Amino acid sequence: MTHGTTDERTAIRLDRIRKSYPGQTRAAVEDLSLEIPEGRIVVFVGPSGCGKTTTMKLINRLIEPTSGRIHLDGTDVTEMPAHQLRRRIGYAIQQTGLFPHRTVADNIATVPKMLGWNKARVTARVDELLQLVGLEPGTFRARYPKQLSGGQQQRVGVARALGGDPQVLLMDEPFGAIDPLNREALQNEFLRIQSQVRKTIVFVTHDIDEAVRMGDRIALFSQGGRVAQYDTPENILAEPADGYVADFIGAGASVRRLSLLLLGELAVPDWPVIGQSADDAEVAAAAARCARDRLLVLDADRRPTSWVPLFGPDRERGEKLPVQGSMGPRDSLFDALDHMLSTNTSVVAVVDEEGRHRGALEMDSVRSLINTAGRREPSGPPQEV
Ligand SMILES: Nc1ncnc2c1ncn2[C@@H]1O[C@H](COP(=O)(O)OP(=O)(O)OP(=O)(O)O)[C@@H](O)[C@H]1O
Repeated sequence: MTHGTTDERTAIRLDRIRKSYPGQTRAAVEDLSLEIPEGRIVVFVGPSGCGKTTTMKLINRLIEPTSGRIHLDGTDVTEMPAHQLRRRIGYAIQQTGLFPHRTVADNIATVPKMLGWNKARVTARVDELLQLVGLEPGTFRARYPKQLSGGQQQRVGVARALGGDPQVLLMDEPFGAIDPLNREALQNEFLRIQSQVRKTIVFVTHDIDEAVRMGDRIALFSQGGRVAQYDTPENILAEPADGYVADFIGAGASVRRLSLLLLGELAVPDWPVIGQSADDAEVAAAAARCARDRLLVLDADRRPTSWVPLFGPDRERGEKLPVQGSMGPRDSLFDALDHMLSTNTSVVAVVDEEGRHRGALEMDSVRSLINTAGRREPSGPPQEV
């Protein structure tokens, strides 16, 4: 079965690929057919030894398939000289693989120099890439890898992989050695870069959270390079294809799914509001019409400022309660829940891109949004941050 995509252009097509290493009783990749869409991030995820790295190395022919064909942009590249192919494909790996005795600039310049670019063009490209990955060229150009933090080295690794402006970027556990906090920052940074460069990216990880965060699409591998499910993160979490996938994504799947449900894409319930200058009579009239335990106060620009409690001790004290931060369109249901729990409030205001009132969420409405959020089609827009 080909694990394909719907209406997108296919950048890479693996056609019945098999790879047996010498002396292996079972092939590392038995019979894999897979289409990778252009300009998206496809994440290979799965347990150790299931053939993720082998598949990735087959794409840029660091290793040769035992049988099967590989197509890049519709052209069969299985017989193309490997060095020619690799210029079109950037490669970034864990531990960065930077040359220790070369400066940051020299490392990033590797492919541009190989391509025969002149000095001025190479220098301009190095600086452009350093800027792109958030490293100030003046500070970092002349440093050596050991003079950088792990995260900075990883950024240089990404910059180097992008050096010759390849169509395709292969990334093998690029953030594997980074601590969780910096790792999340690097992931976000990388998604920001991708929203600018729009490369076709194959990203290997064994971490399902990283796969969900990074992937436009996830290929979940099982032993022998089999793809157990190839789908959007949303669909894999919501509808695992079988018991193997369900086990791999584990018990945290519903929580992970929450983080994919963005408020901007959901129907947020309205909430009764009053203006900032409302007097007691207006508040009383609004309260009489209101089935909630509080009214939301908006300023003249319709931005939420505070809550007026209608019941309980807060009401008796006659105090307004501060809004304590509202949720925007790019916040997720997970963020909304987290906010409620960490601020110990039962309701959170939701605003639009400009910070204006959209509605509000309570636990009950979060629950019903989770239940009604349907499947999303795999052909959704590329992930942006
Ligand atoms: N050079 C090699 N020679 C022989 N066997 C190999 C070689 N490289 C990988 N293998 C075997 O092929 C299988 C697939 O390995 P591969 O590295 O592709 O898995 P992986 O999914 O990337 O694993 P991990 O997450 O541990 O990196 C494993 O059984 C591995 O032992």
